[in-house]
Amino acid sequence: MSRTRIKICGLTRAEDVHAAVEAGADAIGLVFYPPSPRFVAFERAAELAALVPPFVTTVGLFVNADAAYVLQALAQVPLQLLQFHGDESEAQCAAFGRPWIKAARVRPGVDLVEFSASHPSAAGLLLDAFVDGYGGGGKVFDWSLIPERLGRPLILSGGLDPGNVAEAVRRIRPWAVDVSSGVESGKGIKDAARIAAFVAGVRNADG
Ligand SMILES: O=C(O)c1ccccc1NCC(=O)[C@H](O)[C@H](O)COP(=O)(O)O
Repeated sequence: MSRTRIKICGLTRAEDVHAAVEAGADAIGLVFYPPSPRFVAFERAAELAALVPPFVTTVGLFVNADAAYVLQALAQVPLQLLQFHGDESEAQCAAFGRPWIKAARVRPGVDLVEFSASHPSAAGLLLDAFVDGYGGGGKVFDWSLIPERLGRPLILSGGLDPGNVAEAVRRIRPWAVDVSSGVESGKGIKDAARIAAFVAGVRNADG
């Protein structure tokens, strides 16, 4: 069994990038969605991305952004992966010639098999809880809604934290887990001890 990859999302400060990297995160997420308390402007994002060492992936998160805005981010920030967290179509996500993942906002009644089929070139599907404001809501969804087979890497998110991530990994065996508010001490302010505890929880479940 391969080890579960870990993404820490919504970083806004240099010390939080260092904490995520030192704890062993595989990816960090930068939020390019202005209404979010975790939003980072391109200049700040470029400063944070410059702190990320080789073999740790820098992910840019967008919500229903104009193509011009995404292109501007790509021109100014070294992003290796795009995360589309809104209502973007396959064509909109695939327009940039970069690897991308698509977030599905899960609630009862959602057809995740159909959702997966409608985004065929996504590198992975990120399953998050349906919340007002699109994401980063710290809410766990009903994991029994996850189909047996989605046909592509599954990134589990939504309300994960150091206390529940081991159980999540044992039950779902996702390709990766993604966390934001569960490792924060305040909106957009990460807590190094919580990041380390989260990573330890994943590794504990990996066995
Ligand atoms: O972080 C935000 O504020 C945000 C805003 C709009 C869309 C997505 C957003 N964040 C997504 C994430 O940080 C994660 O991919 C995921 O939703 C997990 O969040 P959390 O439940 O807080 O761990």
